[in-house]
Amino acid sequence: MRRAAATTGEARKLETIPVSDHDETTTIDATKSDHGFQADVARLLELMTHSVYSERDIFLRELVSNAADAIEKLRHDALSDEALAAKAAAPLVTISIDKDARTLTVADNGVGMSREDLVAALGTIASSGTRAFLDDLEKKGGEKSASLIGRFGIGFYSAFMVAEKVEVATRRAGASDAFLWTSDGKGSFQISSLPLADAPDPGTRVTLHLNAESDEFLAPSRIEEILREHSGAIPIPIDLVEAPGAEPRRLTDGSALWTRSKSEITEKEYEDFYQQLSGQFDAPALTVHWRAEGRIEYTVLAFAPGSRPYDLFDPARKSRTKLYVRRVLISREIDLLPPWLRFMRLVVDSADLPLNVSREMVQNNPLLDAMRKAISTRIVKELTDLATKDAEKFASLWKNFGAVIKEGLHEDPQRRDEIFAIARFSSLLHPDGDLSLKDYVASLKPNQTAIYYITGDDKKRLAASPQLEAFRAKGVDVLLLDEAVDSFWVTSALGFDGKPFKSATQGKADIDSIPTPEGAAEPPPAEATSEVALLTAMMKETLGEHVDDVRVSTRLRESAACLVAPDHGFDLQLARMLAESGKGLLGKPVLEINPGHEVVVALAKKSKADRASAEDGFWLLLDTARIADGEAPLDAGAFAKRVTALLAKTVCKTE
Ligand SMILES: Nc1ncnc2c1ncn2[C@@H]1O[C@H](COP(=O)(O)OP(=O)(O)OP(=O)(O)O)[C@@H](O)[C@H]1O
Repeated sequence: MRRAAATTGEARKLETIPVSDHDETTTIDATKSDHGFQADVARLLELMTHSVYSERDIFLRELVSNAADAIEKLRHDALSDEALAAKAAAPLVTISIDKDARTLTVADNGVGMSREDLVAALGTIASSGTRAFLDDLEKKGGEKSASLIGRFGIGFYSAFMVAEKVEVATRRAGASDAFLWTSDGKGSFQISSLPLADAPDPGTRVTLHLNAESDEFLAPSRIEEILREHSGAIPIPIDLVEAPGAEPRRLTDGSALWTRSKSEITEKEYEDFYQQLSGQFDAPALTVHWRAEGRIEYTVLAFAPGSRPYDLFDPARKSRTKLYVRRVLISREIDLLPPWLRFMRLVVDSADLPLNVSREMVQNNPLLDAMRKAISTRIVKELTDLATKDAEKFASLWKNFGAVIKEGLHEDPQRRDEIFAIARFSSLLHPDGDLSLKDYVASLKPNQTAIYYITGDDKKRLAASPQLEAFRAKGVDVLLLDEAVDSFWVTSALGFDGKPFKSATQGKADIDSIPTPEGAAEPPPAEATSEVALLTAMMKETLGEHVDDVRVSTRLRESAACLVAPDHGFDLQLARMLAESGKGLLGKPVLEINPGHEVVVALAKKSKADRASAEDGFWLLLDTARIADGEAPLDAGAFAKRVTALLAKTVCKTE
């Protein structure tokens, strides 16, 4: 792709050349070019300009954060380019107000942008955050836009919430040309060359021509208030120029928060920093700040967010740590933590990594590997401390991130015991989700040798499962595992505190030796009658294609039948999940019938006398057991006919 020649001022030859693959109609006049916004940007701008959002002041946070990013990029580039070192020596963001012109300007002496950068960065949406925001918005409908805007870093385009026109004057570090990007946010933007004398050297100056509703942003006190609230933790100094020609006033000195001593930092400062780092507006659930000394020295400032980040379940499962080497940002998204700690937001600053380390080398550096391990260990320790010292706070953290942390049970066997120590569960007897395994084991019933669980996707349905009737009657607790990850770790974890995990829906229930408390529902007869034994054989013959076996149950009390997994192989829920994702064949379940249930007793009698007429009952028992498990009947039409026939008999009988 050809670049437009550097130009300065008066009219020159018209040249028409494409500048961008995403917009084939885009053309450049060597002085000025007109570009249509990418469709996603147009969607976003439409939203911005029509937003009646009360927290419009986030636009300033976004612009200041872009300015700081640009400065950090220049600092990084200067490491390998001496010519840039002088330009990067005095980083500064300057905010200027011109009341008469009704403009607010955010200027930085960062890396700046070339013409191509401008087209790509300020005409399209590159950031996954912004795209996720739009997708979410589309899913949830426009009326929710206000609250959603608050949740996402919406970037540069948020300027159009307060401005009727935006100008970006910019010069890329090391370049000998400069450009002016202009737009009123209504579908297109223009780029023209800018005389070098009018451009930052290098850097970017974003000028907002404020709209009629945005007078408040012409008041220095308001700007100062917003900056203190949102940008106090930016590691770059920020000046405010209250009026044209006024002396700049320093608002923040840009000293990196993590380099200061813990005792000097207020909770509010930590919170501001966290918000800046995470792009979230909540308060962190956990803040950990430490300095590691010894073979490798580094400082870590780590936060567990107060709510779920939008990309928590992104398939890439990457953690995003900002890595500094002696305060120079080396990587903003280094994957430093295991996937199951990816929800943590971290800044790591090390004096021991080489400054000129490339981002790729960073991924394979042995020092960094040691740091990775030590940092994970410390974070797990802090999570454990929180779980012991502040159960309520930990409960909310677990609610947000427990499903992610539990991935570690399957993937990181070495940390399994540590994760078990903090894991919290819902169970039959603790539906609120605050049960620890330690407490489960402490309240085992006499003769109970296993930790029982049931997996599925709906906690309420799990709690009401017929398979748990005997457990309920005997007061034996069962973990209700309703997250996809649960089906996996229960198969790989050997147990906790010497007690194996055992599915309550697989194999024969082995809780017969656990005593039934007085007044509990009667257990079914220990020995099935010969009629019931014959029934199971007949049922197996009729239903054989769909069941592995039909047998007499000891786990049922009120229900007539239920499905369980055969003794060997996968539990039903995991088998279903594997089959759905094409990774396995769904095996046949075992149908258990309750020999004490009146329907089973009657059916046993009937089938002996007239098997053909009893067969509808066999199918109904199987289908109702499937329904109780959240599955559809085998043949919905046949099921409906059988139920209607049954209903007809009952209704006719009562009339
Ligand atoms: N002051 C600036 N200096 C240099 N480049 C900038 C500046 N402001 C914006 N940009 C460029 O424009 C791009 C888009 O900015 P925008 O704020 O919309 O998104 P982002 O910062 O990449 O992501 P997000 O704000 O969603 O975290 C940036 O990635 C950067 O390349």
